[in-house]
Amino acid sequence: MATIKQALISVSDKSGVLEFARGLNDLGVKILSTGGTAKLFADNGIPVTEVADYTGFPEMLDGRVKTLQPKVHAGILARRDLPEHVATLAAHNIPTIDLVVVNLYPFAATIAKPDCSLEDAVENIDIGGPTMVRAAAKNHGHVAIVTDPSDYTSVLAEMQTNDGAVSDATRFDLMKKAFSHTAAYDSAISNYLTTIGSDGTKTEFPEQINFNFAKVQDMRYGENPHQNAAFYRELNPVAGSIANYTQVQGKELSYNNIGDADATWELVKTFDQCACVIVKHANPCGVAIADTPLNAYKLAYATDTTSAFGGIIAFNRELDEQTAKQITDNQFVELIIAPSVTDAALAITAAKQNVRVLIVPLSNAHNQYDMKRVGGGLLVQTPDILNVQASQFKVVTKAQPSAEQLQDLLFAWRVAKYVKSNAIVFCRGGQTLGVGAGQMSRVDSTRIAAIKAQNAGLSLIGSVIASDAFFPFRDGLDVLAEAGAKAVIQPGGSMRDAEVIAAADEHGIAMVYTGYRHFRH
Ligand SMILES: NC(=O)c1ncn([C@@H]2O[C@H](COP(=O)(O)O)[C@@H](O)[C@H]2O)c1NC=O
Repeated sequence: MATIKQALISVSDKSGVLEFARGLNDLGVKILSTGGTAKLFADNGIPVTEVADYTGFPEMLDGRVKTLQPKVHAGILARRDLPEHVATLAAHNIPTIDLVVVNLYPFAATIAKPDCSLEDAVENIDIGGPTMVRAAAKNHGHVAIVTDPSDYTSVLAEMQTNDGAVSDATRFDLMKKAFSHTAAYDSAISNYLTTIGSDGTKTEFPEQINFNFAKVQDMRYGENPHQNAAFYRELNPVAGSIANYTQVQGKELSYNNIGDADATWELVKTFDQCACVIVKHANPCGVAIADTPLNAYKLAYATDTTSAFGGIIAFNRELDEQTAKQITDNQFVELIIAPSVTDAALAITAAKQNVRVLIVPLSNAHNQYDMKRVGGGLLVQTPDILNVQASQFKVVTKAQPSAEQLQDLLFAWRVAKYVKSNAIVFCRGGQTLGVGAGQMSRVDSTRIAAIKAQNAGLSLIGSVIASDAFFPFRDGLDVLAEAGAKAVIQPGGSMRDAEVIAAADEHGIAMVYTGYRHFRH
């Protein structure tokens, strides 16, 4: 590509643009700019021509028309390899514009303000900017388009070592980024405007929902080896989400690793106390809270030593050397996640090449939507962020739960929310004892949870139990009573609640209702 002779710079986010413009000027590039950007350059001694002077038309209509001029767009869009295009420019005395630097009115930031009016939002829909971005991107064979301030340094460096030119490969990459930028911008506009009815009322879910995710990596395969897969991340992933991971050790993450890591992380981060969660196939197979990560791990592991093999383990505290050693001596582990990892712990895990270690910053923020793909459609809901407090519990039995049982019921309830339905979780002393997950019948789930505790050599005598939804019949109560549970937490609301309460009273069990269920499919 030829040396860049003229650039048009028109940016709302002005970070880094002075240094970039200074560098361009040093390379002999003529700079055209819109009002605010031109003023910034002039105030800082960078030679600049205002677009209004260049076109002979003033910026008008409150900035709605600034760069929307043939002299600008012909200069961007003309193909330099077509003699007719070159002749047309010459006939109209239009110089080429070889570099376009644009970022758009801050629409997303504007609508994020709680008091944003429709008028404010509409005024922050950029028209001239995307038009230039798309024109320059279309003509990427001849024009470089820069939409991201983080690209200024590399583009300038390339020009400095390349006779003031930007390579074909870089222009191609910049073009893809530019079209993605305008696509995300238009998505935000469409998402916002389609939540507003013609009478001004707002709906929670837009009439058309547009998502923009950027590829993080291709994967070796998907859920199964015959499926191809890739991992995508939101353009601005919410704080505390698994997508913010930094991998500090181990081989490439797999599709199932990321899915299971999400399930593990979403549960462990809900605890205030030091916690450890072990997940296998998207279900927790061991969860515990304790004074240290080491003790939490030992308790969580003890729940189901068989299923923990090849599992994902997460902590909401720093991973220390002792804990790392205990895990790697003890079991085969696919992945360990923690908000931070000591160097000594990393040295331990490094000895096991296959162990992946991720650091994810903790935060209680949550996704705006939960989604599930179905054939030809998408189910969208708000995430299940409800955390029922003990003060909301309603005791429905003659027996009252003790203070200790209440603590365990809260713990069990929290875990059950992250177990696939029908979920049954036996707990005691901040440790899961048996988990029944993903069964089609609640009584079978209860039986399985009890069998698992028995297999692990964990007594259920005096345990508590959580059920993610109501017991439809008394059979589940009979099974858990026989296993030794002394307190139950469940939403209540069955047609046969009276029968279930009577069963609990018969067995001398305390039962609390939360009033909310936590199906997870
Ligand atoms: N109307 C136009 O012709 C037009 N041309 C460029 N802009 C935008 O104006 C902004 C820069 O304005 P200023 O240089 O005045 O701060 C950029 O975000 C750019 O995308 C325009 N504004 C909105 O459409």
